[in-house]
Amino acid sequence: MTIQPRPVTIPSQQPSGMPFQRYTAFEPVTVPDRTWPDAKITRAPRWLSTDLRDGNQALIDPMSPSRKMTMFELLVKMGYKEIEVGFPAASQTDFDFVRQLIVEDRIPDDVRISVLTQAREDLIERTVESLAGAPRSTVHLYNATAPLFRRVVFKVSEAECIAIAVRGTEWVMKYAEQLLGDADFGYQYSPEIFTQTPTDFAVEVCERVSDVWQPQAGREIILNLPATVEMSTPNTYADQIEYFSRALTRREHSVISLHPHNDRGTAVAASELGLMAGADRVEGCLFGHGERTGNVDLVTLAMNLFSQGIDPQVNLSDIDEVRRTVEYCTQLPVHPRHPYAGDLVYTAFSGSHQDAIKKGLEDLERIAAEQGKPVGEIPWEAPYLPIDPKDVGRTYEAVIRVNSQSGKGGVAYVLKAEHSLDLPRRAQIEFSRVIQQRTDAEGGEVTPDEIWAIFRSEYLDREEPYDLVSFSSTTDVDGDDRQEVRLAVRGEEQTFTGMGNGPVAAFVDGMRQAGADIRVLDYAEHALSSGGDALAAAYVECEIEGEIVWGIGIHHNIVTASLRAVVCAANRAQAITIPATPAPLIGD
Ligand SMILES: CC(=O)SCCNC(=O)CCNC(=O)[C@H](O)C(C)(C)COP(=O)(O)OP(=O)(O)OC[C@H]1O[C@@H](n2cnc3c(N)ncnc32)[C@H](O)[C@@H]1OP(=O)(O)O
Ligand SMILES: CC(C)C(=O)C(=O)O
Repeated sequence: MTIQPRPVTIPSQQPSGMPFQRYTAFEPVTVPDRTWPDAKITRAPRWLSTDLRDGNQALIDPMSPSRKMTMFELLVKMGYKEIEVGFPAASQTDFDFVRQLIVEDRIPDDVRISVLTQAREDLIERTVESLAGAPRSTVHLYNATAPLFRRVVFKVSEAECIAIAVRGTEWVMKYAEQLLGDADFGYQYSPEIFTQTPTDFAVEVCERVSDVWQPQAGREIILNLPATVEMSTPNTYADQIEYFSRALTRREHSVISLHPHNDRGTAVAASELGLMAGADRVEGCLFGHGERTGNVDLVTLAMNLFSQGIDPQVNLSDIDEVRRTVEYCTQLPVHPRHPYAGDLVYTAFSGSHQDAIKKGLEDLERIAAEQGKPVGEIPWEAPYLPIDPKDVGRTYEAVIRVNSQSGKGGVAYVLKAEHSLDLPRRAQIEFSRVIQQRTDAEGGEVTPDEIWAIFRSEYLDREEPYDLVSFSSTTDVDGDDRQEVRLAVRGEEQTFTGMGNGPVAAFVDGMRQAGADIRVLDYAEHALSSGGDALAAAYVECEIEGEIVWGIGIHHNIVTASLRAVVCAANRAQAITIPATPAPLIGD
């Protein structure tokens, strides 16, 4: 047969009518011999959490002292070693929190706190004052270097802008000398809106700041290069970082730090490319809190490393506890689809995803069993699941959830995961149609409890018209079975006898002699649990009055389970086709 090609109409796009002409494309930096595209990230960078500063300053309701302490303790517990704890000159609350950390000796020996200040003498003095007695601390000074800010906010030339940074650094050193004595004291400088500052000028300002601080062995300077507002594609940020890193003198004593924001939604990518371009350190917030669309998300960055086989150097093995604590501190919810941490990110509703995940998990179990190891100790590879949810403290329970988009694999997965029932493929198809009727009729999700209730009423709880009361079987020397069965038919007990080459065949024979025409097409059984009182499940596929129906029985005794399965099939067929008056049985 030849199929004639048919024309395809391609929809034409319409002008949006939006005033896009008001905006100017960003100027890419030219680094023709850039090396970062070939670089690989092979280890975690130094992290700084700015949840208590950039994250806090952007909250509708900034954290109370007790919420701040909860956040600080979480960050310490997770393993962050550099924590920006506030802007002490902003308010008495910020100042007092820094004092509380120091006075109450809350800062572990391997943790360094840092605080932010503008380049204004009074603010610097107050900022340094807050650090008195701190075992290890860093002052972080910033001033805006971007042309727009120089023109509109500060009204300064390039030289005056450099002078603000230089003077600010000198004040920091002066007050540190006066107020902090011999304490371990570090310095960080940020040319604000680095990404909108001509890179040569950013290098120039940082060089002049370094001239004052004099970085050398054992006396690093942190040069933090913020994408204060993210305005370009991540490759442009990477070019700027590589350019800066190559142009900087005293590079070996300078820590190049990234501080990306997420205005274009690409802060994670920008950080990763920035690291490839040579940066040593990343500043961000858990779950991407922070100004406007947020700072770069430290959780996603860490988990991206983890999923590539790199130790992230922070512990997210109970990601839900981290999420709950951050939600409590910030009073903002984490989105259900947030990478790695959202409620729904390890859940599949759609049939083909569920089918692939179910097969993938079964394959992992098979490989683990072959190697004699638990699944948690073998390399992870599963369709649609980039990491093992158990590695972040989730279970497999929510991996598959059922709604109108789900297929047999999902329903079968729930029955197996929750009740150890391993339905034969065609029984899966039949039962998923039953579930589909429910989702088509009522919409929404069908929870595992509802699935189990529907399964019970469809297969296990049917006692009409037939209910198995008791049976006894004998096997003759030829191996033939004889079944004496007591059956309630619409509440009235009857007895019949059947013969066959096994208990099921003998039972079916009895029913056939009585006029119930049952043909067994397929049979499967398995144990549900191990031990003395183990349960077994039996599945029979029957043809009854022209209908194909499955029956399922569960019992401690596998023969009882099998006969229950046949009775179940007969009851289900009755419900579908067999008239209200049952055929007479032997014993009637
Ligand atoms: C990108 C960032 O996230 S940077 C950090 C931003 N965080 C914060 O601002 C939170 C904490 N800040 C505050 O609470 C207040 O701004 C304070 C207490 C520090 C200062 O308050 P105020 O003295 O009232 O000043 P205000 O907030 O209006 O600051 C603007 C003034 O500071 C100047 N300024 C702003 N940044 C800087 C800087 N980095 N260095 C020097 N001066 C600066 C401005 O040019 C402006 O000066 P002008 O009044 O002479 O025009
Ligand atoms: C102070 C700087 C680092 C900052 O927060 C920003 O530019 O976003």
